[in-house]
Amino acid sequence: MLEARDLYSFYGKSPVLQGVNFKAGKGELFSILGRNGVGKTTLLKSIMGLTDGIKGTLRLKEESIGDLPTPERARRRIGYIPQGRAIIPRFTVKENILMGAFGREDGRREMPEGVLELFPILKEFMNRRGGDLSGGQQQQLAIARALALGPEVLLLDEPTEGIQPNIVQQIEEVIVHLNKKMGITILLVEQNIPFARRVSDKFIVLDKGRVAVAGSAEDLTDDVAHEFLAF
Ligand SMILES: Nc1ncnc2c1ncn2[C@@H]1O[C@H](COP(=O)(O)OP(=O)(O)OP(=O)(O)O)[C@@H](O)[C@H]1O
Repeated sequence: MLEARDLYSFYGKSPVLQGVNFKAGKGELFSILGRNGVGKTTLLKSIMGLTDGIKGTLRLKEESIGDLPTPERARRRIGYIPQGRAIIPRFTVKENILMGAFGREDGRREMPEGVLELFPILKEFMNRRGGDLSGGQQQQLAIARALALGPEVLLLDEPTEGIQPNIVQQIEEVIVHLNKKMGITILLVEQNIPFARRVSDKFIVLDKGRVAVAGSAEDLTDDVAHEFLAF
């Protein structure tokens, strides 16, 4: 579905990713783990074409996407939920969600089907400003905005960061629903290792811009966590 081969990615001249390989299969939940600053966000940005440049191969459904401009990658139904969520504070909840639809290939600018059932709180707050929502509500809003694109693949950067523990569970349930019930392939950057263990099919651990460990959920042992993760 989505793969990288010998991927280098640059800010200016410095190669933050240095020969990364991975392959996330259709419908998989694929986690990208590692300590702060190892290149996890850079990997998601590279998939969207948001770093200064890449070398190597990036392919979506067997087609090379590494040279495509960012909007074209969105049209190919890759949804991106950045770290910090990037909600527009002065836009209403509804406007924030509809913004996601602007990347759609088919030109439909509608409230995505099923989203309001998934996030009843957003339905209630439809006309509030995005900036007035709590962190957990903003995370739900960011997911809803990405769903407006009708994504086949979702890139989620630390969705539980800075969110109250009781809301983390709701976010987890939504992510599992998107993956298992809606069949969306998910690439998840996460520092919460127990969470990553519960939801992932496969994972990679990055260390200094390279893949240090790769495997299935059962390979994400305590030893791996102690050696490479803040755990
Ligand atoms: N826009 C940028 N320009 C230059 N260097 C950057 C930029 N963004 C990130 N870096 C550097 O690239 C490296 C990887 O950063 P990145 O944000 O990808 O790491 P991360 O694993 O996602 O970390 P965190 O968990 O803290 O978000 C770091 O050394 C960082 O300082």
